[in-house]
Amino acid sequence: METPVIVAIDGPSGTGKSSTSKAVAAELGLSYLDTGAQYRAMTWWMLSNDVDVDDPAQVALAADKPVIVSGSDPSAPTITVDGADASGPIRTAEVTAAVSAVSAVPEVRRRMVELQRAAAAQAPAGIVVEGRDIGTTVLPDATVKIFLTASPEARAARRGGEIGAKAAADLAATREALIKRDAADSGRKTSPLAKAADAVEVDTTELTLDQVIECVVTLIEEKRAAR
Ligand SMILES: Nc1ncnc2c1ncn2[C@@H]1O[C@H](COP(=O)(O)OP(=O)(O)O)[C@@H](O)[C@H]1O
Ligand SMILES: Nc1ccn([C@@H]2O[C@H](COP(=O)(O)OP(=O)(O)O)[C@@H](O)[C@H]2O)c(=O)n1
Repeated sequence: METPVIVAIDGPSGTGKSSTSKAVAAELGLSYLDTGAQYRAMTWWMLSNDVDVDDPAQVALAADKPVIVSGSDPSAPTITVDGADASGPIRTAEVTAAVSAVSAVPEVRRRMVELQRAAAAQAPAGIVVEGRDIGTTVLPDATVKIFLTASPEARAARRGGEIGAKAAADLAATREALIKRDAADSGRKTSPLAKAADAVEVDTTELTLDQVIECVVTLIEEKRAAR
């Protein structure tokens, strides 16, 4: 059997990581892992259990408690916390506003990285893992590393489209929230959002989703053919 292919897809919010990763994994028959969903699940648990998310010591003490399980099928990704479906609640504005603070806590990251490496090791044909520190920290030996970017305007328009923010003021607020979260994710001490030295950067601002998917599939096939 062929050696499993490990694909790391990192980048800021709204660059197309989730849509691209799911489509690429489905097309190539690989497993899929959304690590952002895991940090969101941890954050949702903290908020639901009255942990003060702005107190890193409290967050660190609770980091081992929730049981987070991610399904790896790209056509039907799932996530549960303590056995309950968390796919809806992890997408609320409350969780989005708190997730950067929770994910900056080293104990939280240690726990998540363990889960993520175990998922990659168990994927029979290989896996597409998306996040912020996959190429730099979680899977530094990944077969292919992609770093997606896009202008803040394009990212706000994409995210705004999802939440129905058509008015200029809503779009501006979405853009500000994105920029604030990126700054927190890039500025934290423990494995910040960063492009790995050997990652291929793809600016998606002017590309359709299909073009991005094709570009990533081509990069993976080139690597596979070369080994
Ligand atoms: N290249 C693209 N052009 C236009 N819209 C896109 C593109 N890539 C993704 N989108 C849309 O942008 C939104 C955010 O994409 P998503 O994959 O969730 O980004 P991320 O995971 O990086 O936050 C989704 O609604 C998605 O359909
Ligand atoms: N590998 C990762 C993935 C996400 N995260 C954190 O989790 C948050 C949510 O990630 P996400 O991928 O769901 O965010 P969106 O870009 O989809 O909104 C990010 O803003 C980071 O704070 C992280 O720290 N490391």
